[in-house]
Amino acid sequence: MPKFAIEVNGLRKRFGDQVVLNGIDLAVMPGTIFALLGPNGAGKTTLIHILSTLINPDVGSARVAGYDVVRDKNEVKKSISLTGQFAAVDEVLTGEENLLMMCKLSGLTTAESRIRTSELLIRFDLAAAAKKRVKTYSGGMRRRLDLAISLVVSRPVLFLDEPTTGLDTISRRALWDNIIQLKEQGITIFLTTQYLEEADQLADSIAVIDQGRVATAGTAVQLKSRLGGEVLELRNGHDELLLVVPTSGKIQDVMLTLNELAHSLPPDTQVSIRKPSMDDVFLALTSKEREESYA
Ligand SMILES: Nc1ncnc2c1ncn2[C@@H]1O[C@H](COP(=O)(O)OP(=O)(O)OP(=O)(O)O)[C@@H](O)[C@H]1O
Repeated sequence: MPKFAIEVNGLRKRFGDQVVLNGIDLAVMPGTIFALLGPNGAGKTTLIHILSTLINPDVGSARVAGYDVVRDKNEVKKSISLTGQFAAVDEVLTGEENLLMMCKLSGLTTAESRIRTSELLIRFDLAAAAKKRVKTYSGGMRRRLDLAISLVVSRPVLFLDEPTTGLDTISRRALWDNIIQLKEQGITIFLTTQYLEEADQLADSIAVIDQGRVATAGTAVQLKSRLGGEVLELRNGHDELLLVVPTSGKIQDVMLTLNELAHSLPPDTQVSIRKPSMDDVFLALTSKEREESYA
């Protein structure tokens, strides 16, 4: 594996006159989990499609497992697994039949296919449901089957486009455990997510994209610390959030901020001070950029 499992330089993509990616630079270390965050329509799926060779960029370059996504498409395809927002499983077949079919399509013999299928059913906690048709599966079971199918052949880089969207907390955490196990085997995981907590809990590094550019990148701790050491959270008498303001937490700064705000806020405003969350990072970055672009 080269120095970076994924490397993106100056990537641009437009659809008609809509610029979706406007100069993206990223680097993902091998054997790590990377999370791409961004508001709806920010271009996350477009970037995954370029990195998995489904579409070409207009400008810039990207390498996956050391291979160029335009010049070395076949090598890239042999190095990656991809699961999408919409599971590509056959609803009429059972979970076991889906896996067996995918094993055979991937060139495994019947004996190898049986072994691999039963390994994956156990690993993704689907053994009890193996002989049930997929149309009877819950959302969490479908996602686990989708992930199992994408791992029929072990590849060094795995792309997960919103792997836990729509799942309840328990199913989401079960899938996080599966994803962490894959990382422990040395697989590099590139995921997009709408859930900031998911990036916070899972990812070794995070990038937030907005308006076609990387708004910030780093570890969750780095991203939060860039907001300042603390945030002031202001809520009205009905416990509704009014404002979150970054602060150093030092008494002088807190007093200055509160003095500036006091005249514009209701007298029953409650103030608390806490560490920044990923939600604060996301909101601070993406809403600021949007305000600037509308100005
Ligand atoms: N093939 C296409 N033709 C035209 N426009 C497209 C095409 N694919 C994506 N777009 C547009 O590009 C923009 C970015 O879409 P994309 O799906 O990459 O965003 P996203 O960040 O994955 O969004 P979401 O979080 O909603 O899934 C959207 O405005 C979308 O309508």
